[in-house]
Amino acid sequence: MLIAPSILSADFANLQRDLDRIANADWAHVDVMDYHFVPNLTLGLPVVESLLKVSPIPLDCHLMIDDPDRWAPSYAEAGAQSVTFHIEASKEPRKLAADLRAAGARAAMALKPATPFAPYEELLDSLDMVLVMTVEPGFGGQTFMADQLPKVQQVREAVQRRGGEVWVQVDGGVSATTIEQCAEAGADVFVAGSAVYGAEDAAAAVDELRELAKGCAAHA
Ligand SMILES: O=C(CO)[C@@H](O)[C@H](O)COP(=O)(O)O
Ligand SMILES: [Co+2]
Repeated sequence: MLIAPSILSADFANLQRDLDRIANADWAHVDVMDYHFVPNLTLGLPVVESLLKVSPIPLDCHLMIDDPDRWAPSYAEAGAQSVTFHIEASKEPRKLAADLRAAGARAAMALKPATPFAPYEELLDSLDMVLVMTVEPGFGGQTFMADQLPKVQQVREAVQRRGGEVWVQVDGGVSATTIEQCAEAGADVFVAGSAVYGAEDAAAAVDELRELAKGCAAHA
């Protein structure tokens, strides 16, 4: 079970300091947005390369970009521990996942809220993680979409049926009030931006989220 604070809610003028504030987390979640796939622009490969040099914990890069087939492998080559591409933007997801693994990263596929999982279930054997978005991608601080929980459950059931080692990640509106529902539905990797960086003590918020998720039957 992993807690991955999103640095989208950090202070972009103090990213190293804000990574150090969450050194007790498992991964730092880095939201890469290109103003095309989503209506927001954040940071790209040069910044990720710099963050990799100073981060106390591994980076989990969530790429909300067009043409991930072309651009995503560079994030794996740079040293990101996990690289997530959106299935809506990939033309050759199986090849892309293989490229990410070959470059040494865990390969993950993300699904927007309107994107069903069933058509992509057959990709599970190429993947290390499936990200179920629980908000529309593009911005932090949005309201959690509980209607995505059946999809989380569906992915978890498919993973169990197939007997693979695929992690199920949730991202968007995850907080102390919503994380237990996610864990009960079968998620085991939790991204939280505003709930961590909006707290006075970010490290304490990470610990609280971890305890809440661990307390759920699915992880007991
Ligand atoms: O990918 C995204 C948004 O597109 C997320 O990673 C957000 O950054 C999560 O922020 P909160 O909803 O937890 O504030
Ligand atoms: Co994200």
